[in-house]
Amino acid sequence: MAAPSPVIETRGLTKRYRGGQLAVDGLDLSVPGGSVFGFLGPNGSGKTTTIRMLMGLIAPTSGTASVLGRPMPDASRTVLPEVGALIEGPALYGFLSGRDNLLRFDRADPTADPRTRAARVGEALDRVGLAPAAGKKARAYSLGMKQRLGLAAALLRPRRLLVLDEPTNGLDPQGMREIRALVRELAADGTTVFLSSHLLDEIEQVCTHAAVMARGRLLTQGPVAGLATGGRLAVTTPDPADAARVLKEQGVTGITVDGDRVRADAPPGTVDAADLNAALVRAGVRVRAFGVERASLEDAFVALTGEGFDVAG
Ligand SMILES: Nc1ncnc2c1ncn2[C@@H]1O[C@H](COP(=O)(O)OP(=O)(O)OP(=O)(O)O)[C@@H](O)[C@H]1O
Repeated sequence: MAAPSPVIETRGLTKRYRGGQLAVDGLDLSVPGGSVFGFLGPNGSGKTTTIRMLMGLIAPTSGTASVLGRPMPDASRTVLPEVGALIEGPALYGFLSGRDNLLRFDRADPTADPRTRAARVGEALDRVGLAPAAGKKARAYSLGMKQRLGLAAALLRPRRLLVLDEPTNGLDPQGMREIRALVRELAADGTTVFLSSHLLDEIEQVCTHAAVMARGRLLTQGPVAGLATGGRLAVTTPDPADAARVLKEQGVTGITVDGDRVRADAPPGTVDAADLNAALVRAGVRVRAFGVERASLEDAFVALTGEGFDVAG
């Protein structure tokens, strides 16, 4: 079977703002269907500009973008109804309750059946856990509740794709957890989720795939597990010299010994770490602990950009 076509695909997508600022530079992005795709980069790296082009809100200077297999911005009218978007905070009326805000959004959709409106709004409120607070005025909502209400608005109709620009920005840890849990649930139902973030741990926690941006350029993209390859092999043993010799014989590189700890480069994917452990034991090395510590996405990012990263936000 042919691989399903990507849900989002860009070719050479470029945006130069009128002032001359090159915000996005030759972006080739490919977002697989069913993924939770993290669009990662520090502030100012071009994430919002890319999202605005994907949603047909601004025109690219050059290059192309397709969403759900159709060209943007030309196909905006057919594509956007299938896309739920939360960009730069939802536009809410503070003097209306959460429920009334959703009723208003639903009424603005000409394809929404008025007879099922109340049920639809009720389901969306349930979905994001806001049913108990549905009667409260939106201005009394916490930031996290406002974000969830925005998500509820995006979920009033079935969507194939959700695009969320920094959905946890400004939230406290509890609010962040709630949004992340919701994203996981939505993805479990088969919705592709594309979310931007400047938080590495967020991408590691919720995303299956990621792209890393810096200064308008794409540094890398792919499955999150693959982006964070590398790492270290660590063996704890009362026989460190023997362990180092055996590992060397097995072709392991970067070996260092410190007391009872032998560390080395993690074996390449073709070598099973269990075989290394078995070789140590066969050679009579007494192994107290054996493990491969995978590098984090943070290590990968630092290696790619040569820059540190604001991990905690
Ligand atoms: N309307 C605009 N006119 C001119 N320059 C802009 C405009 N919008 C953004 N920029 C510039 O383009 C670059 C990329 O900005 P963008 O907002 O896309 O980045 P970002 O990764 O989304 O960052 P943030 O998370 O801070 O929004 C920045 O240097 C920014 O100053």
